[in-house]
Amino acid sequence: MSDKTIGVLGLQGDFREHAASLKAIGQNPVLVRRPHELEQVDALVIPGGESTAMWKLATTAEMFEPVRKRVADGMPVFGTCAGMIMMADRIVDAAAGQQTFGGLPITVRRNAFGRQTESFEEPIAFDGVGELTGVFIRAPWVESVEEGVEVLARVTSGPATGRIVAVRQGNLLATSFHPELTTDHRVHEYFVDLVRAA
Ligand SMILES: NC(=O)CC[C@H](N)C(=O)O
Repeated sequence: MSDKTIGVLGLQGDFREHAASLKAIGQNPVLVRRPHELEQVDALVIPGGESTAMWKLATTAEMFEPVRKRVADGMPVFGTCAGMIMMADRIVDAAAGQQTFGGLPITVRRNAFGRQTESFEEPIAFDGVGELTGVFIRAPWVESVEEGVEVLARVTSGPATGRIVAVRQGNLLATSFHPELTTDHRVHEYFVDLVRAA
C-alpha cells in the first residue's frame, strides 16, 4: 500500500469501477467531488464517461480551475477515455465551447473509431505492462503528440492500426481504453508505481 492518497474524480462516469480496481490492488481511494476533497489527495484518476458532461459538471461544482491547477502543478493523473480527453491540451471534434483540464501536450480525436465500432475489445501491447485486452467504448484516439510524450500503446489490427491509444508524459498517464472495466489491474498498478515515485 502506498502512503499516498489517490482520489477518483467522482462527478460523472465510471468512477466506481476505478475505485474498485484501486481497492483490488490494496489502495484506499477516495472520491473527489469538491475542492476541499481535491486538496486531500496526492494523485487523481479521471474516469471514462462523457467529456462534455464532465467539463460542465466540473464547472458547476467549481472544480474545473482547481483540477486544472493541480494538474499544471504536477499532480500525478491517470485518465481513461473521457478522462484522456480531459487531460489533452487539444481536442478534434470538440463540442461547442468544450474545455479540458489539459496538461498533456497531445491532440485527441473524440469518438474517433466511428459508429460501426462504437464498442469493441482489442489486444493491446502496453509498454512496461505487457499484453492486455483494451476495452474501447466510443473511444478517442491520440491524433498526435508533441515531443516528450511517450507513446505506450497503439492499435495493432483493423482499420485503426497504428493509432495511439496510451500515452505518458512525466506524472500524466492516459489511455483511450478502460482498464477499470476488466479484472486485469496492471495499468492501475503502473499508475500506483508512478504515484509512489512522484
Ligand atoms: N467511454 C468514454 O469515456 C467515451 C468518451 C466520450 N466519447 C467523450 O467524448 O467524452
